[in-house]
Amino acid sequence: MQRIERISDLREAVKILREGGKQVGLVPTMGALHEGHLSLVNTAKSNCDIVLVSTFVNPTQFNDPHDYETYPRTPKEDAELLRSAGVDILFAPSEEEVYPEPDTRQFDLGNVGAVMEGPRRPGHFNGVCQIVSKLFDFVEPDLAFFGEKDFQQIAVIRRMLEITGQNVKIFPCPIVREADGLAKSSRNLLLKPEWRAIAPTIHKVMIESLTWKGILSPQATRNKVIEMLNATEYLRVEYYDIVDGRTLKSISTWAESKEPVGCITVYCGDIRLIDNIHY
Ligand SMILES: Nc1ncnc2c1ncn2[C@@H]1O[C@H](COP(=O)(O)OP(=O)(O)OP(=O)(O)O)[C@@H](O)[C@H]1O
Ligand SMILES: CC(C)(CO)[C@@H](O)C(=O)[O-]
Ligand code: BAL
Repeated sequence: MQRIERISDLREAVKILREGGKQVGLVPTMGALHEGHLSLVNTAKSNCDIVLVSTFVNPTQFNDPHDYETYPRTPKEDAELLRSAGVDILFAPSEEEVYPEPDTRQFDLGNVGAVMEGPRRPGHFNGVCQIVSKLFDFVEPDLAFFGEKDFQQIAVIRRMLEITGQNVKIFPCPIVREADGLAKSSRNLLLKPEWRAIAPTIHKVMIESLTWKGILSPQATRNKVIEMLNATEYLRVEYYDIVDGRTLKSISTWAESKEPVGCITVYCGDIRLIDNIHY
């Protein structure tokens, strides 16, 4: 595995590795790697000849400076993990390398950027589009792998590609969970033991809500999920929306969508966790 920090070195290394028409796969991450990331890497390895992973904690997507400062960083462990996973290139640039000058681009994301995480994390998805479009420009991957844990992010990146005209195939990967159902996340490392013990309730209640589909409307299902979770110590729901998986528009009847998805953000103690489920 090559560990690369400079964009020029990255372009050169990718050019050599892709010779002969090899398929290049990119897995963008912010490091602090866990099995969720590894499943993306393994899916990339099964579908591509060359696999690149980036581990850049992108400052422009953090609307909260405290969140940026406390975001877990484990560069040594990340490199070891990726090496043993058989990754070809680890791209770990500095902030100055990626943003030699401020990126002032504003992406017009429409509805997929205006709902759920959009208004709650102002500027977040614009920052995600800035970094992901840069990474696509540096690497020119054939495929890029994203986890469905960040369900809205996938719709945002698809919209970004319409705007930039970049030709990258997006490959969504299923959510990897802990044995108790909690979606794996780098931010789980920040949970105090008593919060961690309660956190699986989020997925448990969402799973239970699948059985209400025949009886309750999407709106009533949503309200009941929120009520049950808010009644649990340490949990406070920020939002729970049941939307169409492609448009991310809220649905009022189940028949309205072929792919209804419930997307949630919950504070567990003072850590903000996201999750989702397909109905
Ligand atoms: N549990 C998971 N299952 C599948 N994919 C995941 C999982 N966790 C993260 N990913 C995916 O890995 C990629 C990088 O995510 P990121 O580095 O932000 O990690 P994270 O664990 O989601 O961190 P956090 O949510 O705390 O920011 C994203 O595409 C994300 O959706
Ligand atoms: C896609 C991403 C790596 C961009 O910084 C980030 O938003 C993430 O980890 O999901
Ligand atoms: N996985 C999404 C990155 C973030 O929360 O900023």
